[in-house]
Amino acid sequence: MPTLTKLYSMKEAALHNTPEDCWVVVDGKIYDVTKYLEDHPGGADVLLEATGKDAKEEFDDAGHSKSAKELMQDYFIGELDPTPEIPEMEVVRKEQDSGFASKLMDSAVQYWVIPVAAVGISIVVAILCARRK
Ligand code: HEM
Repeated sequence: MPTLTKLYSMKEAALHNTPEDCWVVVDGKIYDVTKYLEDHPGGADVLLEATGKDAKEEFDDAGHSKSAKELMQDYFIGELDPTPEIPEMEVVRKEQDSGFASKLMDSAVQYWVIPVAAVGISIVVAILCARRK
């Protein structure tokens, strides 16, 4: 059965960087270690310094035991959202794009006038020609 894992951006995870509220990211998984800070054998500072990034390398370098990895699961709260965040510049560009698209639509509507007028004129000419005969 699929489980619902909460997804967070790195930006959101990075906000939790104090002794009162500390999240660490290890290999894309997010752990709320606030309650574990004082008990962490590697020290609270190590965990606080590991916030705001994926600390997989530092975690692996510390050579954590199997039991440490099992203990981690108690603090698991979610995963990093794999969807890349759209930078602000692109958001602005997208808005501009939609403005451009709507302008294009407006002018496309105006271009209807030309073929409709052409058809209308053709009909009038055809009627006049038919009457002459
Ligand atoms: C939920 C996350 C974590 C848990 C549950 C955890 C748990 C533990 C445990 C149980 C130990 C004792 C040694 C062992 O049994 O392996 C330990 C040591 C250590 N941990 Fe963590 N740890 C976590 C995250 C981290 C992170 C993110 C870092 C680094 C950025 C880190 C750095 C260290 C260091 C430096 C030691 C000391 C190693 C030594 O003195 O030999 N830990 N940790």
